[in-house]
Amino acid sequence: MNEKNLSVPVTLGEQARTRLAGRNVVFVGLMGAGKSAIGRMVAQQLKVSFIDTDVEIERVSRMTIAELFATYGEEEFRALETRVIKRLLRGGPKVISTGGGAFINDNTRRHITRGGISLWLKADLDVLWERVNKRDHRPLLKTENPKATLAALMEKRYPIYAEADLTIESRDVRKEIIVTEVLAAIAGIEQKDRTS
Ligand SMILES: Nc1ncnc2c1ncn2[C@@H]1O[C@H](COP(=O)(O)OP(=O)(O)O)[C@@H](O)[C@H]1O
Ligand SMILES: O=C(O)C1=C[C@@H](OP(=O)(O)O)[C@@H](O)[C@H](O)C1
Ligand SMILES: [Mg+2]
Repeated sequence: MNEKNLSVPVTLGEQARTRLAGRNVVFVGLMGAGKSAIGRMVAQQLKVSFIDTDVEIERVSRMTIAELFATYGEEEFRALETRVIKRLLRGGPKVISTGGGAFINDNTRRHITRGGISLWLKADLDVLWERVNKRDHRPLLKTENPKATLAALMEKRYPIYAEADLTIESRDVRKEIIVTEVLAAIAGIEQKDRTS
């Protein structure tokens, strides 16, 4: 057999992992976009560890996110979030799913920009609302009209999320489809850099 014709099939996950070259992938976007769910699945495909910053914050503080907001307020929560994310970004590659406000904070965003590839999961209001209204653990949505609150957050935050390195539309399709699109976007990173 001619050895030159031997080719080993490489999965999309393996291609993406190679392209990452040790960098972290950091999911950003609004509540309900799927950062936690899709991030975990992407990490499995990349065969790297996964961490959700809200879970890590709850672990180190031994309080829930809702308790932290109620006890110390949003400003203190953001300061803790910055510290936790700064620490998690050290060493890679890993997949880090942030809470929706993390990338909006200037300090945290600077750390993320330096410490990994940021990926915005972008979704429209109805998709987000459909997902978040099933649970009530998000303190920022405990308002009289949570859908209007979500719409106001979209208005304010979307121009900032748009600074992320990659954007994937999170929509009403199977999670596996979004995961495949994320992996394909990561696998294409270097070509994109070369042509831009
Ligand atoms: N593509 C999808 N299709 C259906 N449900 C999804 C999809 N992506 C996320 N979800 C669900 O939406 C909810 C919110 O997702 P989550 O990952 O917690 O969002 P985030 O961390 O961005 O707030 C979860 O129940 C999750 O399983
Ligand atoms: O958008 C925000 O400011 C927040 C989003 C939440 O995370 P998810 O985006 O994972 O829901 C959580 O960090 C906290 O409730 C604040
Ligand atoms: Mg989450």
